Amino acid sequence: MKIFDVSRKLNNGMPVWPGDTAFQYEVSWPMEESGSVNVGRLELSTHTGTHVDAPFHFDNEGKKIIDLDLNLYIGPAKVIDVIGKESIGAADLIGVDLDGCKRVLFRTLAWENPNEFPERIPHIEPNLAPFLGSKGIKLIGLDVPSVDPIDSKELPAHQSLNEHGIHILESLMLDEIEPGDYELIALPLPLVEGDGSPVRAVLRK
Ligand SMILES: Nc1ccccc1C(=O)C[C@H](N)C(=O)O
Ligand SMILES: [Zn+2]
Ligand SMILES: [Zn+2]
Repeated sequence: MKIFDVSRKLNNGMPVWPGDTAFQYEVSWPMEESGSVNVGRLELSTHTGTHVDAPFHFDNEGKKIIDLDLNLYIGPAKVIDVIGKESIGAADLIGVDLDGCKRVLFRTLAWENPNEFPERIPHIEPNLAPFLGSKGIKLIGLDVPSVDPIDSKELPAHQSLNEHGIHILESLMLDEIEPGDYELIALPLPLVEGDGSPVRAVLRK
């Protein structure tokens, strides 16, 4: 079966949220020292690369990663083109058949240079979460690092998606993906205290 990797690569020097922990991998216990194996050590933010947000990220009372239903992150997903838009709202979904669809992935292509953190990204309009919620959508994914503007402090889109029962998958890599219907698999790590978790996100045709 054809499988598309829609995850951003994790490597030293990769772009991270401004001011957040830099990603670092090192072989901390090399074969010469351990006598048998190379063992690595990771330092990273929970919002590194392609990742999911737990509601606890923006709500002290919200669910943590371990509490999230894994069914959210496995199953049919629709990739929708919203290229060149300033923002994404209900109007962008006119004519899109969302019947029976629980997961939508927006392909903005707004993150132009994958080696640098984007300065401007399209954001989610206030009417999107109520609209998607009324259609039964449970997961929204995007190819940019946030559903709110980068400098937002109130995070209104995070809050309103959460209020409508919609979970968030950020920083996908959808450059090579044709719009249409796929199966998504993007499981978070079993982080008991997690506010977010990197995922290996794939699409299958
Ligand atoms: N890592 C951060 C550090 C400071 C302020 C925001 C973030 C974020 O991660 C926000 C983004 N909307 C996110 O959920 O990934
Ligand atoms: Zn995040
Ligand atoms: Zn977020």
